[in-house]
Amino acid sequence: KAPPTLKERIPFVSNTIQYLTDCGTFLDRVSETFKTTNTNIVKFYLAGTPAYIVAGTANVQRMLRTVDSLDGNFLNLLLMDKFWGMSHSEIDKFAQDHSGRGKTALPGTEGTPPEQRIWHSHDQLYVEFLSKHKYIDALADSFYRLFNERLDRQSKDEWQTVEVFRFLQTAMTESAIISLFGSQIVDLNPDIIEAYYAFDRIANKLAWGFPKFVQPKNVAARERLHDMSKRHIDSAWKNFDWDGPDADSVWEPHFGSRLSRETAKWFRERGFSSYAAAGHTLSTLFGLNGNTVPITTWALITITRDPVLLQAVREEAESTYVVDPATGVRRIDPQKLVSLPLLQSIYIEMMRMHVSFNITRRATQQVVIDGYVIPKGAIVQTCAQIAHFEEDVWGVEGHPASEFWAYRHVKVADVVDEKTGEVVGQKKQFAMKGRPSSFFPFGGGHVMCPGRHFAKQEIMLAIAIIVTKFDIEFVEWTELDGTRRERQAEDDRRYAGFVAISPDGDMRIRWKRRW
Ligand code: HEM
Repeated sequence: KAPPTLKERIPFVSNTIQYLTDCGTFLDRVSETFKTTNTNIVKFYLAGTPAYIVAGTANVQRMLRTVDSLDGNFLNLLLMDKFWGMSHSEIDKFAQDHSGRGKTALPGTEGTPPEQRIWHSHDQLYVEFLSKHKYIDALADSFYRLFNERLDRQSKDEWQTVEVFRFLQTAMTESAIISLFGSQIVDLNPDIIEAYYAFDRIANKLAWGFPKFVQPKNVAARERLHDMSKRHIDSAWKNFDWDGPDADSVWEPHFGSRLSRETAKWFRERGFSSYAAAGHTLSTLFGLNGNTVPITTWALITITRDPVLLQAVREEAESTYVVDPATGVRRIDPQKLVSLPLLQSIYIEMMRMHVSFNITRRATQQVVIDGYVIPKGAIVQTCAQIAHFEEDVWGVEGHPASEFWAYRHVKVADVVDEKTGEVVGQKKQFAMKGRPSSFFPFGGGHVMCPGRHFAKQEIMLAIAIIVTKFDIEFVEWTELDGTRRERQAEDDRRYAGFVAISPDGDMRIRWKRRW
């Protein structure tokens, strides 16, 4: 059987151009084709390569579980060239390793020597230093302290106006970068935030877009940030004492977190250049900020527009403050925070509605999905922007999937007395409305965002700190340059298909510190 094809005016050309330049509209057309053809698979050509977009729980599960014949490293290899700036021989070290990321080598590659299992050992950096409590807590602690410091510079006596997105782009980004990469990266590169956002705006085009020679300005934006990352790596290698007391510390100023330090070492020990290591930093900067800042912005915009919701979130967040017995200082308990029902529900809604990521695999052999044969070499994708809005998965009476609803993932449960078995009250609980196979802002299967645990803490901390620390009022909508506009902020669809979608405008608020 041949699946329905996505119509195009100029065969092999029009769909590719729209995918590369306006992925949001492209995905709307894919959704429409699913509806009109009553199928869950659509074929098109992406730069001459057959590509299939699949939807529906069963197809998504099949796609994510078919690890041996649908290769998830394909996107990373693309980014190594377009983002990391690695040489072909360096990329080959990854490309030649077909043994997979898991502990056990994939069937047929069992004899791969450990030192050539490059995907697996690279992945172990994340397993060890971005997933274990000790390191996530250290990152979250550092972010908490640095972000609070920046907010404490705001006035307690007078109302001040700020634009939400613009403010977070500085305060959150700087706090997250210092937490992961140390303070030296910012000291050495005072313009790094500005350089990062110049890159962030064009990253999508560089990854999927036209050849580098037709976008020299975009390449220059990448190189500027790459140079800054390289300056940082070189300086860290020169100044860090590997035999000193900080060798195993969770944070020090040169490399920053243990993840950053061990990653630099990993690259050097395997013979990669400092340029490649700097490219890896650049790519991680994108993972670190490209999603968390827009998602937090959307959350604050959404909460601020609704004073009743703002008050409910504030009360919930205030319940997580504890007094640190060691210092006597009042602070948020992050473990309490990440289990709050309303705030978690809002976090999930923001990720559901504003992350538009196309999970991408390449078929290394023929596979069958939904009864259709997908040939070797084809690209297979499934799209968060489609799955996250499926009405039968997410819709609730009065609250269609297309709309934000703060309480979509909250349920009210009975509180039962353990001794008597009697119902003694009710409490709110977080309960995800949809299934995991319909929700994949972090990617899926064996290729998933390794920063997801920290991301959740960072986003929820940033929201909770702001709503508890400030009285906030909406003033007006603005363009991104700060000029006034009538229209509220909407998704900037240039980011679609690749990452969390930034707002196309900003919200000016006035705020005053409450303490
Ligand atoms: C809302 C927040 C975030 C979202 C929605 C997000 C989403 C994603 C997605 C969709 C991928 C690609 C997965 C794939 O290839 O299929 C990814 C990869 C990655 N993310 Fe995140 N991310 C977030 C936050 C973070 C944070 C805070 C970090 C911190 C370091 C991070 C680090 C990374 C890295 C290093 C990769 C590449 C992993 C690899 O080598 O395969 N992300 N992220």
